[in-house]
Amino acid sequence: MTAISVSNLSKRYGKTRALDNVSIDVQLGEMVALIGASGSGKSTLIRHIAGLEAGDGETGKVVVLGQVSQTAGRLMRGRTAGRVAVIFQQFNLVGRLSVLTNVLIGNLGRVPRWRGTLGLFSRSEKEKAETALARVGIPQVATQRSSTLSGGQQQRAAIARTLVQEAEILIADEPISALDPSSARRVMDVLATINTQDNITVLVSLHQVEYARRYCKRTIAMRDGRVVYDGPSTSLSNTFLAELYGDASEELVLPESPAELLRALPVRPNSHDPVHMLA
Ligand SMILES: Nc1ncnc2c1ncn2[C@@H]1O[C@H](COP(=O)(O)OP(=O)(O)OP(=O)(O)O)[C@@H](O)[C@H]1O
Repeated sequence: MTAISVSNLSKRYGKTRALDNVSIDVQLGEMVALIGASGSGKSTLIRHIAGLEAGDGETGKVVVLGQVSQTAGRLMRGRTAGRVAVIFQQFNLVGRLSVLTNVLIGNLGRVPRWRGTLGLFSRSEKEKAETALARVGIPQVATQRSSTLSGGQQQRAAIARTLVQEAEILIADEPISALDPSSARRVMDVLATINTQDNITVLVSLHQVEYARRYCKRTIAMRDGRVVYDGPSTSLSNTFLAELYGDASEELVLPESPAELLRALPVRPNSHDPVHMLA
């Protein structure tokens, strides 16, 4: 089954064409990078796939896990509730609550609402959340307030919540753009591991193409609301990017020296490496 299917989707904000007849398909089990310079439409596409916004016109359609989530500018909410998780660059966690409670919130679709709202989770639910935190490499922060976590830890806690939620698709909108290279690598390692070990389909938007090349077999590149490349990440040479983006390509290529780059991007763990070894 196709995990995500977007066809002929367009969206304007005033005079800005944020999405211009976008069509993409992501298959179950894939880990796909969405790259593009600032303003190219990545976040807008993600919001549409996540069912947070409806496109314009009569032609656009989004199908997620076989369910139509929008068609012809009309949203059909709730059809894939719980099966798709979205994490953003920021604002994924409730800062005043403990990390464990934030992860347990992933269970809310499953436990009675009154129990969830009162924070009454069972021992086994708590154990599941603790296991998820261990899998993303941050078991030690379970009792901390979420507001005290580093940016990378916050992203990993949000991924742990996705595991508890048992989501089948994870869409991550620039999860590493505010992080230093080593934290960015840890977050990307965790995404790669949940993709290979848990078979969670991952669509991740990234500013920098190195991470796409390193972690995702396939990259979709956007420019001015259009898909300008969809294919193997290995074909995205810097020369090709320069042709595709002109001056804006500088934004997509890491500025570090080759030595720093090598340090930032060590060999990706194979699918048998337990994630908790990555902390
Ligand atoms: N709610 C909105 N109202 C008006 N314009 C918007 C809105 N959302 C997005 N846009 C515009 O649509 C275009 C695409 O924006 P989008 O945020 O999708 O780009 P992006 O590729 O995610 O950029 P970045 O990498 O900077 O996050 C931009 O020109 C942006 O200013």
